Amino acid sequence: MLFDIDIRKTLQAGSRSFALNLQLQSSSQRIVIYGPSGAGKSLTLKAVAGLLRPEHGHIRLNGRTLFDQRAGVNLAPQARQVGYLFQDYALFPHLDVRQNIAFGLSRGWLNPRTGVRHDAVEYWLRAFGLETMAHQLPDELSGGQRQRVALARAIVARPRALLLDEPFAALDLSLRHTMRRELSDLQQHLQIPIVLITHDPQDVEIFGDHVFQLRDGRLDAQETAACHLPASEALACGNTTICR
Ligand SMILES: Nc1ncnc2c1ncn2[C@@H]1O[C@H](COP(=O)(O)OP(=O)(O)OP(=O)(O)O)[C@@H](O)[C@H]1O
Repeated sequence: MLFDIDIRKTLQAGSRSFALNLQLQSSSQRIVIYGPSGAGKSLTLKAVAGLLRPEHGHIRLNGRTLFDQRAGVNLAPQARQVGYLFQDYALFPHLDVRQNIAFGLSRGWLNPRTGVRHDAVEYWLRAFGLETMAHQLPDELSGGQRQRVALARAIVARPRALLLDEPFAALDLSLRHTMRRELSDLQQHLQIPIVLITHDPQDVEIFGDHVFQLRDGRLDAQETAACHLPASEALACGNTTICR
């Protein structure tokens, strides 16, 4: 099993509380978590990345335990070897492109120095056509360039999986189309498992080999079958549908 997630977590903000209660198992390399705003999609990714500690349950990635409440396992985010592309990219505004990408290789929180050289960083600068702007700051880049920098930072350390939080939401329509294709090609080339969260049905169509519909912190048994193939070509499997 590539992804084996069974977590419970309750969050409180003033008088409001939100309960995440999620069981997600999949052997697919392209998973989409789809659902309305506030459904718990980002919280799910944060739990996998180690940025949110569940109260109960476990998270396993390709047989490796990242979190297990009963066994007392809770790997630190950097030890999880999971790349995370944040919704707003979360680039460091005071670091240039090369330093931002190099940050993905850092073990601690020290900023990579200006002009830092590392083969993997240079490789991704070239691969994403960012060489000529390696010394520029994020606010001197276009939306698509910013997204490439964030993606390069997320994959430079060769993670075991890539988590993408609405990766195309900040892009205009034509750029969205181009970046979707680039990400799809990249995933196929690297054969890296991805979990992508989105509101956009087109993302579901392109990346949703296995689609999970989330609502109010739970998988929605009624609507998880977001597969766009005819029923005859889709395999119903519990409360999910696998597109073939
Ligand atoms: N730190 C927190 N403390 C309390 N409640 C939180 C916290 N973070 C998120 N929540 C609540 O948890 C719920 C789910 O949040 P989450 O960010 O996972 O939603 P989402 O499905 O990713 O939404 P969107 O599509 O709008 O990004 C929301 O109701 C949110 O207000």
